Amino acid sequence: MSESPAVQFDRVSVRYGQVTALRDFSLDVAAGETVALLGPSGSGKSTALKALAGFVRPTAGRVLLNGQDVTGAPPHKRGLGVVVQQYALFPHLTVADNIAFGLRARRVRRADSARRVEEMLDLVGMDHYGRRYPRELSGGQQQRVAIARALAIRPPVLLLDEPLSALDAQLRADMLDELRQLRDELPDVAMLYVTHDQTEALTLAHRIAVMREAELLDLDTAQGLYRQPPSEFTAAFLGGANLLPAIVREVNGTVEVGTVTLTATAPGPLTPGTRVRLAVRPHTIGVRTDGPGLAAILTGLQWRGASYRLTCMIDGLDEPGGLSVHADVPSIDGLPQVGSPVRVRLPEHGAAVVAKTGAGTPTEGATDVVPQGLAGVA
Ligand SMILES: Nc1ncnc2c1ncn2[C@@H]1O[C@H](COP(=O)(O)OP(=O)(O)OP(=O)(O)O)[C@@H](O)[C@H]1O
Repeated sequence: MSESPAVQFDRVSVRYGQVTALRDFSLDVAAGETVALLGPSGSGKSTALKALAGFVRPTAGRVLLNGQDVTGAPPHKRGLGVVVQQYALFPHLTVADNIAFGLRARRVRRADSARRVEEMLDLVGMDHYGRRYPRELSGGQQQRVAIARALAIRPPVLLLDEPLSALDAQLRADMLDELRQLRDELPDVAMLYVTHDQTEALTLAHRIAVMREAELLDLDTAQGLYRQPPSEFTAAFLGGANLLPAIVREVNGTVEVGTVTLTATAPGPLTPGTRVRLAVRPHTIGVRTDGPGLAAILTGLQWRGASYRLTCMIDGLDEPGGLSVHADVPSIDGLPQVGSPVRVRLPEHGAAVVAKTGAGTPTEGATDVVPQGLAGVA
């Protein structure tokens, strides 16, 4: 067995004319690992995937598959499975012929090809659909066939670019479950999954690469990024955390937010007296009419089915015009109307201190995390 990663981006940059779509992007994906590229629209996710697939040529850097430099190789020589947003099935071919397409191109014998098609139909739960045409299938079924087609050639790497985004919400949730099962059934396949949907990334990925403005910002396990976001951007993008200004009281994570003292997790020891930002998830915040907590005004209330999203404006946190925070609560029984005073209760544990920029990067400024030992260093 080779020790090279299945996929390696080595300082890859891609420019389209004046636009830098990807800058100095490095990432390894191991065989059997699923990495999600997560980021807002235009952050360079698809460009990274296209550079790997061979659809665009990097202006700098290299892409390697299993240790082999394939930067200049044409797409069909890379042997990757690719699934894109719009199923892109051949309309004039049956489901079975669509799945067999890559096998034919590789001159696989007819009997072997037929067996492989059956296996693939079985894998994606479409056993009896081989003779149908794409137009006779639902969107979800078409996407299953697209996945079966991509996997038929037994690619060591499967690239998925927003594969669920054309599906409605219920189907998306079902397909997400199926993709996760598929992932577990393909323990040797490396998967790179492009999405701007945090639920998809958290559900599917072993690790998440957060992209922002053509660059890789943060990279960690899904749980690691969620529990201890390395940057404000990731805290807000992954799970919609509130970012609150706080002052460190003790090295172990005791911090003050206005009049409230709580214990937060931190990327390292903290320096007492330092100003930091705290990531606080909306579902960990409570809102009451009285009792302890930060004084605020209830400025918004939205029913979201299983919960209510409350927006509260907290005054006196050194934020000009007040600081707006979101809380997700199961019930609003006993709450006053919008416009009334409330108390915002922060969790005693479960908030996380975040750095303003990339992982652990101390920077100048009032809201930055300064790891102990670096405080006072010019
Ligand atoms: N063919 C192209 N020509 C010129 N600019 C392009 C081209 N393709 C992408 N870009 C630009 O490159 C940047 C990155 O695009 P990319 O498609 O990689 O982003 P993305 O993160 O995948 O976004 P989305 O989630 O909207 O698909 C964007 O600014 C985009 O406008």
